[in-house]
Amino acid sequence: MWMRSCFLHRLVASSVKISEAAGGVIKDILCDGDLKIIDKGGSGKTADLQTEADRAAQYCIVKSLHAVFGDKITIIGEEETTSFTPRIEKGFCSKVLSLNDKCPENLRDINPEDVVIWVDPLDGTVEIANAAKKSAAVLAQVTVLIGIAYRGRPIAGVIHQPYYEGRENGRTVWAINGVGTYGMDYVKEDNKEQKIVVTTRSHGTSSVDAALDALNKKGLADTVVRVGGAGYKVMRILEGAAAYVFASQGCKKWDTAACEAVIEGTGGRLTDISGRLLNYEKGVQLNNTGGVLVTACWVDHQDYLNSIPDALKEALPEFQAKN
Ligand SMILES: Nc1ncnc2c1ncn2[C@@H]1O[C@H](COP(=O)(O)O)[C@@H](OP(=O)(O)O)[C@H]1O
Ligand SMILES: [Mg+2]
Repeated sequence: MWMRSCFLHRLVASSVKISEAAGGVIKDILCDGDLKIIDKGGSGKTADLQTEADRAAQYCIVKSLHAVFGDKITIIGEEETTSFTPRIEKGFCSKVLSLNDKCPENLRDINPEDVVIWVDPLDGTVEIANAAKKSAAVLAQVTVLIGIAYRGRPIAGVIHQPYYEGRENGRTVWAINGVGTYGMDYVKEDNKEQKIVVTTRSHGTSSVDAALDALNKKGLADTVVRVGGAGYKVMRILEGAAAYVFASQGCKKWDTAACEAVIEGTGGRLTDISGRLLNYEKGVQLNNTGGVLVTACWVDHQDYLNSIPDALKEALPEFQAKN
């Protein structure tokens, strides 16, 4: 079936399987216990940690994509690789291939040279690196993110959550523009009781809090839940939260590419906190310097944009001057 499918459906079908293989690599290393943590040097006072699981999962993803699609494909990933023996995954998800006929006309014949694959092999690193006890609640925040951009915009994405309710293979949500978001039943309507907003647990700043306060006063953030990882926060939106608000810098393109495709596939939106679309071309600035705002399909994105104070928006420009 894979031979009859277009490049995009093959790429997503393969990325689903590869994300699950990377999730297996992460689990193997976490079981082993030695995370070999290093600090890559984060912005401000916060650390930017990397573990052996991040490196091994990155290696698995890059080597597997090269094995299936050749090494000319452009992959931009968060981590360096490792000496860890890579697990190569060459399978395809049959559900993705079975929906090949739904692929929109304009995405059927895309040139692989115009595609950039954004990889975050282990989103939520700080949460597992710092947790004294790796409880189910901590492990659930780990996701593997593979985002597919075409001519600078996300057209497909995969979020794999290796630890989910004790399921051996966790769960995997994937999306293709115009085809939809698959892998879980997402919440499509306001629960009418309260608006939950998810935000960072470990990269908080005064501007993050100021944005949340402003939203709270407008009735757009009744409850704030602080959890790790961009991928996990988007999963929480699919499960009923209204929005993910991060009015600060530090989140990168590999954190948002898959998230954007998945949320757009549900009818939700992802922009920076000023409403600007993010650019995912090769060679772009990696940092989402304008912050991140993600809203559920049942939420008015513009209401959230309007309620974030202008001073915060001005402090988070689209581009960062290079030193
Ligand atoms: N100040 C900062 N420095 C480094 N990374 C940051 C950051 N703020 C956000 N991020 C990155 O954005 C992602 C989501 O952040 P958070 O969980 O705090 O909401 C995390 O990805 P990783 O977990 O893959 O590193 C995190 O590292
Ligand atoms: Mg990340």
